[in-house]
Amino acid sequence: MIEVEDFTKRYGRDLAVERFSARIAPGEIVGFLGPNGAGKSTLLKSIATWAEPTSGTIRVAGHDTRTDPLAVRRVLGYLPEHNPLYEGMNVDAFLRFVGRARRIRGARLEERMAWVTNACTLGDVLHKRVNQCSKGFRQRIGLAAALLHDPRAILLDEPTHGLDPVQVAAFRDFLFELRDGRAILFSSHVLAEVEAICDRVLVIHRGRLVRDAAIATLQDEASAAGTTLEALVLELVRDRPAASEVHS
Ligand SMILES: Nc1ncnc2c1ncn2[C@@H]1O[C@H](COP(=O)(O)OP(=O)(O)OP(=O)(O)O)[C@@H](O)[C@H]1O
Repeated sequence: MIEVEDFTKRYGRDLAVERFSARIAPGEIVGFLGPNGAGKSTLLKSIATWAEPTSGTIRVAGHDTRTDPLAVRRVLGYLPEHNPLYEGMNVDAFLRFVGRARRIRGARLEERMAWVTNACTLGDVLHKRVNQCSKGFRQRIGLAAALLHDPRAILLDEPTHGLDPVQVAAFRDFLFELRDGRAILFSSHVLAEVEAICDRVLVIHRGRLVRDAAIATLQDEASAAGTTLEALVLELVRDRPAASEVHS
C-alpha cells in the first residue's frame, strides 16, 4: 500500500534521506523511530507529496507521488509535525472546510463529520474556536482533518507529542481500531510508545534505514543478547550525538 523504493532527498547539498526502501501493507501499524534530524519528517512529507524525491520512487495504493500526486492525496491522510489549523475558526467549521476542500458534501459530509467527531472524541469542542482548544484537542482536530476523507493510508508525524499518558493510551486504542485495511506509519521519539502500538518498526539514522523489523523480533533479539529493547535500538543510532533522544 505504501511503497518507498530507493528514496533519496537532498536539500541543496545536504543529504536528508539516502536510498531508503520500505513497504507498509494494509492492516499494519509501523513505527518510524530515529533521533532529531534523522530524516523522519522528510520521508513522511515526501510520501504525502509535500516534497519531491531527489531520486527514487514512492507509491501509495499504486499511485506515484511524482506523476500522480492528486491520486495519492485522495487515498492518504497526513498529520504533519506542525499540525496547521485555522486558529480563528470554530472546530466544526474548520472540519467542514477541510471536507469541502476534499469535495466531500451533503450526506457524505454529515456522515464523515459524525464519524470523526466520535472517533476523535471532539463532541465537547466542536463549537469552540480552534485557538481555545488544549494541545491534546488540537492534535485530535488535526487527526480528524486527516481522517475526514476515510483514507486507506495514514501518516502521522509525532502524533502523541504533547499528549498526557491517558491521551496516549486512548490514541493507541484508536489506532488499533483504525488499522483494519489501512496502512499506518507514524513517527515518534518514544520507543515505549512504538513498542506498545506497532507491529513493526523502521529505525532511521542519519537518513539511512538501519533496521526494519517486527517488534517481536527485536524483543527476542534483545532477550537473547541479555539486553533491553531500548539498548538494542540505541545501539543502532549510537554514533549520532542526538541518539540519547530516542528514549523509552
Ligand atoms: N526544508 C528544509 N531545508 C533544508 N534542510 C532541511 C529541510 N527540512 C529538513 N532539513 C534537514 O534534513 C534533515 C532531516 O530532517 P527531518 O526534519 O526530516 O528529521 P526528523 O527525523 O523528522 O527530525 P525531528 O525528530 O527533529 O523532527 C535535517 O538535517 C534537517 O536539518
